[in-house]
Amino acid sequence: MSWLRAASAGTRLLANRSSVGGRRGAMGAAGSGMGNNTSTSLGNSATTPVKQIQETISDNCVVIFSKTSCSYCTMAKKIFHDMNVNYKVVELDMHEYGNQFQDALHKMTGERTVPRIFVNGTFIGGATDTHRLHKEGKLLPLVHQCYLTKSKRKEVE
Ligand SMILES: N[C@@H](CCC(=O)N[C@@H](CS)C(=O)NCC(=O)O)C(=O)O
Ligand code: FES
Repeated sequence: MSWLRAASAGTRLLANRSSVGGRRGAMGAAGSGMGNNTSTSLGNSATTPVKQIQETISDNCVVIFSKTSCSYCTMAKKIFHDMNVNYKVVELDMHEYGNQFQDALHKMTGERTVPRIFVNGTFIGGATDTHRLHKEGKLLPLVHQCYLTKSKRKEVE
């Protein structure tokens, strides 16, 4: 679990609350619980890597599968950091089963490269794709959608 906690150290809270029309706090509350979630079973060999990845991407609005040595990955993290968006990082090169996770990501996304980035449970691409989405103004809405859905789900619970 320690690798995961360390990887989450870069997570931040969504601060751009004004853009959700007065629903102050709703997104912050959802955000604080989600990006810092370290209870994912990634690394638990009892279940398949694909299932563990699916669980991680459904528990966290933004997940970056990364390698510590990769500057493309650093660039992707910076995009979310600069937007004040909480994200979860899985550093594959620090993980015992990193290779298996990379194989699983290959199966799920069609490429084995890093970074592999998921927003709201959906694969959005690598670093250049994410950068393009951000430049087109499409990235933050995807993140907002996730937090709004999650906070609505919380209200019904
Ligand atoms: N255009 C891709 C480039 C991805 C890429 O080429 N990643 C390299 C590292 S920068 C990679 O994954 N190499 C294989 C590996 O590390 O296993 C992106 O922006 O994500
Ligand atoms: S930028 Fe070189 S490994 Fe990603």
